[in-house]
Amino acid sequence: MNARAAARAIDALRRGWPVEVRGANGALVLLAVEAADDVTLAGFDPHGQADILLSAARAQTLHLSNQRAAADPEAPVLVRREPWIGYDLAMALADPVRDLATPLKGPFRAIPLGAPQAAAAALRLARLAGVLPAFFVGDESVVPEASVAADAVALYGAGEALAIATRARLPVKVAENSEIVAFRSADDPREHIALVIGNRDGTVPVVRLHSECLTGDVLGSLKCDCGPQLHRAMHQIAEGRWGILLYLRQEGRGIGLINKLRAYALQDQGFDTVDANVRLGFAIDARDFSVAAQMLKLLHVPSIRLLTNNPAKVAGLEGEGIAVVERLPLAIAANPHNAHYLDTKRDRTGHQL
Ligand SMILES: Nc1nc2c(ncn2[C@@H]2O[C@H](COP(=O)(O)OP(=O)(O)OP(=O)(O)O)[C@@H](O)[C@H]2O)c(=O)[nH]1
Ligand SMILES: [Zn+2]
Repeated sequence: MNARAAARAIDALRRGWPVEVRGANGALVLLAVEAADDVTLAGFDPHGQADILLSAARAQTLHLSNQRAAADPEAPVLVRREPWIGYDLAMALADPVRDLATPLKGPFRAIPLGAPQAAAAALRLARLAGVLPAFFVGDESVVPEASVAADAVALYGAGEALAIATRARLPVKVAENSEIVAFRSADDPREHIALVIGNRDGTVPVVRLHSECLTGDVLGSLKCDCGPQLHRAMHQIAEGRWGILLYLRQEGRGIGLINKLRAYALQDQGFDTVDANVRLGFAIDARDFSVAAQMLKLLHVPSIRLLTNNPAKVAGLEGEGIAVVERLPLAIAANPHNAHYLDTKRDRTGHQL
């Protein structure tokens, strides 16, 4: 039930329909800035008074957030709707890719927020929907298309109701004796998969936890190391006795494909991968690895040897009861396009080699 409400809210939000988010200290009716236009905004907010909800990270770039808010990049900040803020300017507030082309002139003012829990859940909902974390906040007369409790948003996508949907033999280049296992959850449309490589025996398997990267995995992008890491990991698993590739549909470290491509546009402007996420208003890494732990449990794999340079993956799995008996590094030689990205991962997000 909860999951259904969250799914409806995500769908409504992407379509530019008003969504109500209910929290312990009040509810908010919201319209995603990105999915709106002049016409839908006029219907939602006929008097031009809807304030704008942003995340602290974005507000900080706009010099709007205070110290406390800045500690949590996804904390909510409410910006007062001035009479001169029309749809286009609101969109410019939401989308940092436009910052250099059209530097924003204020003054914008942050104002107290009535329903902080609902507002924080709304920002999370935006990330799940893959839209920019920015909303118009409507008044009570607006009838929402969907309504969701903040608690339901918090649980969404954590793998609570995950189950194995089907499995089949899948011979692949690196190992003819592989099996693909597909997972499905009532609370999340993303279909994660596991590729079990080799013949399962009593030994601790080598596991790679890979987050989807359409540009790297499929298109051969040179901007990141995802494609080579994926292939190297599959080879390494195939060389051992047996192992598992968990392919998680967490594109762009959990911010979705379109927001990742916005981060790339910001990188074209000179920001690194960390600052790009923050300018968009997201956490540096929005992934939740509990779904991977769920998958391993469904495969009856309690302990693993994990191929990763990312200590957060080890901690995420161990926190969910999977024993990581060994971390195996997965280093890829840099190219001129991803050298800076790899340095940033080492220097700013704690990746080890
Ligand atoms: N937001 C964002 N995501 C990116 C960027 N570059 C790559 N990604 C995403 O980062 C994820 C790659 O993560 P992984 O390779 O699984 O993990 P990792 O955190 O680098 O850790 P390793 O296990 O050491 O590789 C994929 O979801 C990519 O789409 C970027 O510049 N911005
Ligand atoms: Zn990538």
